[in-house]
Amino acid sequence: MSNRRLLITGSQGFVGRALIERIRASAPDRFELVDFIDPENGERPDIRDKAAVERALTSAKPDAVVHLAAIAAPRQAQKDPSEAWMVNVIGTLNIASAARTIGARLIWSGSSEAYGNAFNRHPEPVREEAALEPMSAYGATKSAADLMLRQMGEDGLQAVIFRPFNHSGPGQSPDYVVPAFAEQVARIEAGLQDPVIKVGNLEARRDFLHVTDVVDAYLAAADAPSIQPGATYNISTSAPVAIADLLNGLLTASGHAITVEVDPARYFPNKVVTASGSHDRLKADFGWSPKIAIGDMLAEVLDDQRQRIAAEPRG
Ligand SMILES: C[C@H]1O[C@H](OP(=O)(O)OP(=O)(O)OC[C@H]2O[C@@H](n3cnc4c(=O)[nH]c(N)nc43)[C@H](O)[C@@H]2O)[C@@H](O)[C@@H](O)C1=O
Repeated sequence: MSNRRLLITGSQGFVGRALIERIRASAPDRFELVDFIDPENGERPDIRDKAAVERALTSAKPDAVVHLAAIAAPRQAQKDPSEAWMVNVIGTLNIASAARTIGARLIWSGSSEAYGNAFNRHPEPVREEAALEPMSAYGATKSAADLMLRQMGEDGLQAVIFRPFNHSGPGQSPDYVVPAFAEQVARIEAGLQDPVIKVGNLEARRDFLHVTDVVDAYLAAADAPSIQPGATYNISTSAPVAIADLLNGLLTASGHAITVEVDPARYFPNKVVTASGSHDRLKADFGWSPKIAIGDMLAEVLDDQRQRIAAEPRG
């Protein structure tokens, strides 16, 4: 399908910016980006405000909405669960209801965190049929919104539900693990930090993707001639890596002699040791498979942090 009107919520966030960049670089003729703006005041709506969301979507008239706006950091959701439930569930309900009213397709970014304890029951990469058994506040909000959208798919909403696994890339905040490590490596290389890197729990094994592969899945669903309402897809590599391996990859890419130190402030016990997903369904329905190797992702994030640090004003 060509020239679909696409509205993105969370367009200023890490994934939103990567999505816009990807459209400009690879699919400028396939999509026309439309603004998410409340015509009453010219501002971007708070997605918790149902009336403002309705006004924005009704005036923008998108063919598809990619809904990325969320409380995305699990630790933030744990600190303020009420805000996380309001944004991730009620905010998603507001977007989904307005999308249904105007007949727009909804592409939603849920999370692999929704599986929770299901990972501990499945040694193999988890499939979409697995029960959602969230163990974090964040995972619970994503699990609840996932159920909600599948029900709304039975009720006329053209929804595609994604469960992306961990992803990183240039532009991600050092609140997340890959840029958290890469930023320190870049600071050490620049002589701004002693050659000691502070880390948290290195034992967890996670299915890591480059953000470009993730946004390609969203674009495939936005562009498809038709979708099955409520269809659910993992976005994953099926090849989990230990957080320790991500760290080693960055240290090898740097070549500097760096000592590793566990920082109790960064250390959180993991209820899920290995989280990995099957992407067979996404491959079968949209021809998607991950394209970017993890080593390339690490190198890009490290370069991004080096550039940021080189651009910092020095006093
Ligand atoms: C799927 C899920 O993915 C993301 O959530 P996350 O997994 O919490 O984020 P992350 O990639 O920062 O952590 C991965 C692992 O790395 C461990 N870890 C060790 N040392 C440090 C460390 O120094 N910093 C951080 N941040 N983590 C560390 C940490 O304990 C965790 O086990 C979001 O996109 C979320 O929106 C989402 O949906």
